[in-house]
Amino acid sequence: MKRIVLTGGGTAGHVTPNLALLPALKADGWEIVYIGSETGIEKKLIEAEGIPYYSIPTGKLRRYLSRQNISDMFKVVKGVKEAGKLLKELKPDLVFSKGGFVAVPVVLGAKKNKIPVIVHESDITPGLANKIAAPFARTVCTTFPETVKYVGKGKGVHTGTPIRAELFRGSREKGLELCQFTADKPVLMLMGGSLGAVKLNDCLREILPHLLEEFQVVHLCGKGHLDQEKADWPGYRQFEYVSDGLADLFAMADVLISRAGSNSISEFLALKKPHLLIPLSAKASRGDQILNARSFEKQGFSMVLPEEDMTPETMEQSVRQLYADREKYIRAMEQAGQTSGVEAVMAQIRKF
Ligand SMILES: CC(=O)N[C@H]1[C@@H](OP(=O)(O)OP(=O)(O)OC[C@H]2O[C@@H](n3ccc(=O)[nH]c3=O)[C@H](O)[C@@H]2O)O[C@H](CO)[C@@H](O)[C@@H]1O
Repeated sequence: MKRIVLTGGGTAGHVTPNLALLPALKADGWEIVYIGSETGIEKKLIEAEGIPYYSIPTGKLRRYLSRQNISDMFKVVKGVKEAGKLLKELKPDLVFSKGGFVAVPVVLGAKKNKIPVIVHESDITPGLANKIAAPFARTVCTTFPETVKYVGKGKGVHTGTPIRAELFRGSREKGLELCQFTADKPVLMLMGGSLGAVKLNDCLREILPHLLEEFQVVHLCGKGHLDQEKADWPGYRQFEYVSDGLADLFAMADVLISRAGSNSISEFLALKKPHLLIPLSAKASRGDQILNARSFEKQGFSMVLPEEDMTPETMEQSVRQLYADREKYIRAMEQAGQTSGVEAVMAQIRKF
């Protein structure tokens, strides 16, 4: 039996594509092992799938000066050592890395043990972790076609994003039941990325009384960001993070507001869900979400509101406009015909 090590973590977007591959990998007869961090979101999500999970120490690699850089550097070195040792014992035939800081020591450990590596890059331009990992990879799968040119000659393959199959099997009725909503009023869903988005949460909650006149609102607000005061508001339902049941919430949602994390927007496109993107600003990130959003906007899939222009008023106006124009966005997404990248990624995996 062939053995594959999956890695990736830190945010859910570095884990959900790995989750999406599990059924196909099992069907092909791979024995699956996961290497992730000691405390990251990947631990809970992967252990829930019954996949053997090994943790290694991880440190964040920063582009800016921080006192933590020194202690994190030690953790990275320790992580590389432990990942190398683990891989020597596990002897996998392949390592598949979805990125994030935990993946760097695993990829370096694979290189040391001469184990082939496939990397998946979700954003238009590779993040720091994948920039370090890509030179050691045989293949770099990409969500966006334009990324192929950034990842090393002959390595890039445009595969799209592996999307969890269950997301295509959601039930609107079950979603309504879960939220205790009625069928006669449209549903707006806000999704702030896997860690939530405080600015989006606050802005939405300011205009909630207005929005509730026209919409029912389901809000994925991120861990620690529930607003207890509004817990009993009729037509408003909050969740910190949803695993089972996300498919039903998607099926129920008429329109969405979201950050422009690559995995979320790939899901909206595949599910043809009209959405307003408010990408994380270039001050708080390397600007990857701005590029993701711009690409989707150019193709007619998304309405975009830059964070600098976001006020309660512009958010409300944009949502109402999005709802009025929803058919236009659905048509553009239908024409694109984008589905899940699971099969395209599996085609690369099957080469090993
Ligand atoms: C703040 C940050 O650094 N964000 C980055 C992070 O996004 P981040 O991981 O935050 O967001 P993504 O949109 O890429 O992925 C979120 C994933 O979590 C799932 N989900 C979310 C909420 C929930 O309740 N349940 C659930 O299952 C979504 O369906 C999706 O599959 O990695 C992405 C991919 O490299 C980048 O594009 C983002 O810029």
